[in-house]
Amino acid sequence: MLFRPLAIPGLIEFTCQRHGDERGYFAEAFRQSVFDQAMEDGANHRFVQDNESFSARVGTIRGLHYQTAPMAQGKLVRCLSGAIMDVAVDIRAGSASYGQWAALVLSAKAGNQLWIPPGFAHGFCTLAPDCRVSYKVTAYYSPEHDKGMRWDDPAIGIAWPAVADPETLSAKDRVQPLLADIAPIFGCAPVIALEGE
Ligand SMILES: Cc1cn([C@H]2C[C@H](O)[C@@H](COP(=O)(O)OP(=O)(O)O[C@H]3O[C@@H](C)C(=O)[C@@H](O)[C@H]3O)O2)c(=O)[nH]c1=O
Repeated sequence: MLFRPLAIPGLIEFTCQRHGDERGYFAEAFRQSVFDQAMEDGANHRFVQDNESFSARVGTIRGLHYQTAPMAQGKLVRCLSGAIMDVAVDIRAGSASYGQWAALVLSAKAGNQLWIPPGFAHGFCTLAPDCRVSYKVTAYYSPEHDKGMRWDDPAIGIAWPAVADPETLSAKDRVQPLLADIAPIFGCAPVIALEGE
């Protein structure tokens, strides 16, 4: 498992090393020790639930979703069939990148994964038919802590792919609030310059 931090601190791409032979390949899809090593803040995340979703149509949009404390979730997302544009929006109050988004194409072919820590909203758009998306999460699903925000909030300005089809949104995601209408929910340790630095 190799890892690469993205531009927004906290987001990390993981890629499995595939051992190919005449049968196909073998890969370690998750290894706790490598995952821990990749956490720059030394956080000790543990996964408690594995999720899977299937979306038949190209351009299906899910999100943007997050859970509030004490049920905030970190998510390790990967695409088992097809390909998605996976998106994370920083909603950590006090973060230098608050309101900014980052995206990564995750595909079954590449076998890459995106780590999204607690404090981000998450969503994706499918780029192929019959996409199966799997993700590990660090807190159990809790309907009363399950929240969302608008996928197309102009203040965030996510550059969704041309295939993104709002007709595919769930009833819940059609009426999500704007980021500006959400009270700050996640804290972020302020960056304090030490004397002499
Ligand atoms: C997320 C979730 C949903 N459900 C149920 C609730 C509902 O009846 C049904 C479908 O739920 P949703 O419409 O919220 O599914 P979906 O829109 O796919 O929600 C997911 O979207 C992506 C972007 C995420 O980041 C996930 O964390 C999750 O929020 O599944 C669970 O039982 N457990 C869960 O962990």
